Amino acid sequence: MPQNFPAVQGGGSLILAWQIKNKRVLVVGGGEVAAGRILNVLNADAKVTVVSPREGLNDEVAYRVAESQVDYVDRKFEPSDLDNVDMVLTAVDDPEASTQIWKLCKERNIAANIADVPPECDFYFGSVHRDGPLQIMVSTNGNGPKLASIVRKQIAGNLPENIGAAIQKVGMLRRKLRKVAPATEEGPKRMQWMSGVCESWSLDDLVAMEEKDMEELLGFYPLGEFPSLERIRLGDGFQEYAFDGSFGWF
Ligand SMILES: C[C@@]1(CC(=O)O)C2=NC(=C\c3[nH]c(c(CCC(=O)O)c3CC(=O)O)Cc3[nH]c(c(CC(=O)O)c3CCC(=O)O)/C=C3\N/C(=C\2)[C@@H](CCC(=O)O)[C@]3(C)CC(=O)O)/[C@H]1CCC(=O)O
Ligand SMILES: NC(=O)c1ccc[n+]([C@@H]2O[C@H](COP(=O)([O-])OP(=O)(O)OC[C@H]3O[C@@H](n4cnc5c(N)ncnc54)[C@H](O)[C@@H]3O)[C@@H](O)[C@H]2O)c1
Repeated sequence: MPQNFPAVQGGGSLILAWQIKNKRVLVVGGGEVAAGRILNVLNADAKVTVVSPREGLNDEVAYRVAESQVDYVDRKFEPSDLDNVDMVLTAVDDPEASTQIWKLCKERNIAANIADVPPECDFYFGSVHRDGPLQIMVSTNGNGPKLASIVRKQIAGNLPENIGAAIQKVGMLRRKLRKVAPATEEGPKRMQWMSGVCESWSLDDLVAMEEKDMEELLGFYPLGEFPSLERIRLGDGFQEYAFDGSFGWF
């Protein structure tokens, strides 16, 4: 029986937004690759411990240690480093040490990424574009990391300049909406209204939206309406709004 459901395309990854905030991440190694890993997890508000002999630290890692952005252990990896750790990232130039760490992580059920050894990775990194709350990750699933980086730059170059700021404002509006209409059973109405705002407002207007505009706009939520920023700023009843022949708001 032919169905119109999407076809399954195996061989991909499950791309998720891992909430690692305040969780402990162990980074083994302090070279260039480790520096990239450290920045990735710090950007996600993780607590980071770096284990690497000091003479192997590159400038960026040494800077993060000096600034206390990470906790630091000046020696080679030891199994006790895995105690109370939620995620392990290794970037060492020693394949035997890497494999030992991977095996210990599997014994202890800790999610791990061993740089350069795809079969010893519970997850791969991807090439990430960041603009405020917006993150876009490109993965080629191990086929071509350099191409992932090229695709990511191409995507980033085609995004509206103000998209990150617009998303930030939408986040504020959504949080306020949940305060004025917290009931679980209002979920569908809340979602429909938020979708309406996002679809009908321009990105520029979303960015320009100030706190008092948000309060004003939320006043229309009970009616299920989402007038434009221009109309909201004209105030009550929009009496000053120039007649446009529409006799209505939409
Ligand atoms: C995206 C990015 C994220 C990040 O690392 O943060 C990332 N690699 C990046 C760069 C990069 N890595 C390499 C080159 C040299 C050119 C080239 O090979 O293309 C370049 C280019 C450069 O340095 O510019 C060498 C390389 N990489 C892996 C191996 C092992 C192997 O393939 O067997 C080898 C040695 C191959 C060999 O010896 O020949 C493996 C992995 N690298 C991954 C991620 C995962 C798959 C992601 C995917 O497929 O999309 C995976 C599987 C595991 C992992 O590391 O998580 C980051 C770009 C960030 C950015 O710039 O935006
Ligand atoms: N997956 C990727 O995207 C990717 C890209 C390039 C390189 N690599 C690989 O990642 C690894 C690291 O690359 P790099 O350029 O950062 O190397 P690097 O030589 O700059 O750094 C290696 C680091 O590992 C530390 N180290 C070595 N043995 C250790 C141990 N037993 N315990 C703790 N720390 C130890 C050293 O002190 C040093 O800080 C290499 O194997 C490299 O081939 C992966």
